[in-house]
Amino acid sequence: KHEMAKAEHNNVTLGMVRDSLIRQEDTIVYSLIERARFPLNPPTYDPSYASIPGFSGSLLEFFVKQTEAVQAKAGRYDNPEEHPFFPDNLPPSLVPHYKYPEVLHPAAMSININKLIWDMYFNKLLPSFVSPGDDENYALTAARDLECLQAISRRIHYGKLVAEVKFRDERKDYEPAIRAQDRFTLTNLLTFTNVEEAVKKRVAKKAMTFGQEVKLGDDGDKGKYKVDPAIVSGLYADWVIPLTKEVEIDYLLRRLN
Ligand SMILES: O=C(O)C(=O)C[C@]1(C(=O)O)C=C[C@@H](O)C=C1
Repeated sequence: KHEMAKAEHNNVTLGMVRDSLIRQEDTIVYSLIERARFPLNPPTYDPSYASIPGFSGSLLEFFVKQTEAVQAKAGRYDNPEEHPFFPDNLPPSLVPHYKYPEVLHPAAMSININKLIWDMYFNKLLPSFVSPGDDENYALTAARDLECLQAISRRIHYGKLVAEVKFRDERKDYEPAIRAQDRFTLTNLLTFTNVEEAVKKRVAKKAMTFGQEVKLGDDGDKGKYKVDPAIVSGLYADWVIPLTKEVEIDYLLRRLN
């Protein structure tokens, strides 16, 4: 059984990894649409609003920490594709350990850029795609934020697997650059501008398709979307793709350790 798992993971191709990234676009676009149903709802993020007994921080932080604790107990973070936003003091998994195939170099475990993703999401992205205002749906707002964060984080950290597959395919090119710890050459090796362009176009199209008002008859609101397609492709251009590449490089730099 173990040999089979090994054979399977050795056969992971760049095409398969990219198919997963494409599939994850759906999740990201939908999660943004769901968050955009609510206005900004600033008290969600205001530590002085929450005043939860025994907890200092915002309602959002409370929600994320508590949710991550439950999910850690249920085994979520045993999965190498999942990365917590608050990794310190997480309770251990209480469920039987599932033996995920060991595809990645062990150094992958030390890479978690969720702090950066968190800051990007709350400081840059969120204010750009929700309306200002307050409808007092703070608990739902926090839940929607976490779904966006988890979907974006999973996609960006998928860069570890992307990098592993590229390394295996072109070991001879990657090894010297890794030994020299040469970020510039690594960036050139792993960049496919045509793929990036296609990703940006596709996510804009998905935002148009998933975010249109569906009406019977032909009186639909043409050109009105639940989340602005330009913002979705901007998110990918400015953050998702660059941070995926950052994860790829962080991983490759450690790949021969
Ligand atoms: O598909 C790849 O080869 C990736 O590395 C992923 C990705 C992306 O984030 O979408 C990043 C870098 C490449 O230039 C192209 C696309």
